[in-house]
Amino acid sequence: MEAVRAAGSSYPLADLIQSRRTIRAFKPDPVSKEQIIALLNTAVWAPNHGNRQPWRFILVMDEAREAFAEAVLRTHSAEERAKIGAQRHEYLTTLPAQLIVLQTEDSRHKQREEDFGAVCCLIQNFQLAAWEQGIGVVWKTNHYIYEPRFRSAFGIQPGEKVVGVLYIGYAETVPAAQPRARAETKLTVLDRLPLID
Ligand SMILES: Cc1cc2nc3c(=O)[nH]c(=O)nc-3n(C[C@H](O)[C@H](O)[C@H](O)COP(=O)(O)O)c2cc1C
Repeated sequence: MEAVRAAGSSYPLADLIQSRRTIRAFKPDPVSKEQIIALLNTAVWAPNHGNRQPWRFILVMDEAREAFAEAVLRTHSAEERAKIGAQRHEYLTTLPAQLIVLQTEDSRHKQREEDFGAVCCLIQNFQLAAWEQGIGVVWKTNHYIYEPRFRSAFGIQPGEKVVGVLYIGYAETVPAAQPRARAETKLTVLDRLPLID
C-alpha cells in the first residue's frame, strides 16, 4: 500500500536533488542524535545487491569531537599542525557531528564493487534526506580516512573501508551551485541497427 502511495505521489524530488548543496561552513547549533539516526533510517533504504546492507556507522558528537579532531590532527606533520592545527581543531570541534560511514569489504571483487556502490547510494540518500530538513552535509574523503592512526582511534576493523566522513550541521553559508553540463552532451543514444556502420 505504501509503495502504491509513493508511486502515485508527486514529491518535488527533482527540486530537492538540484537544490542540495555541499555545506562546509556550519553554524554551531546542535543536530540531535535522534535526528541523525532518523536520517540514517531513511538512508538505509538505498539499493543494495543481495540485501547485504554492507555498511556500519560511527557517530561522533559532543565531547567526542575533541577526540575526532585529535585523531585527524595526528595524521598531519608537525609542520602542518603548526600552520593549520588550531583552525582545524576549532572547525572540527564546533561543527555539530561527524558520521564515519564504513563499508564492510567483501573478499569477492564483484560483490565488493556492488557494495561500494550501495554505500555511496546510502550517503546520497542521507544527504538528500538531511537537506529536505534544512540540515547540511559535506562528504569528506580527506587523506586521514586512510591513515591507520585515524582508523585505530575509532576501532575501524581490517576489512572495513571508510567511504566517507559526513560533517553534519545547519548551514552558515550555502555555496553557489557548480554548473552541470546537460546530460545530452555525454549521452550516446543507440536506437537502430546496425549499431556500428
Ligand atoms: C566521493 C566524494 C568525495 C568528496 N570528498 C570531498 C572532500 O574530501 N572535501 C570536500 O570539501 N568535498 C568533498 N566532496 C563534495 C564535492 O566536492 C561536492 O559534491 C562538489 O563540490 C559539488 O558540490 P555540490 O555537492 O554542492 O553540488 C566529495 C564528494 C564526493 C561524491
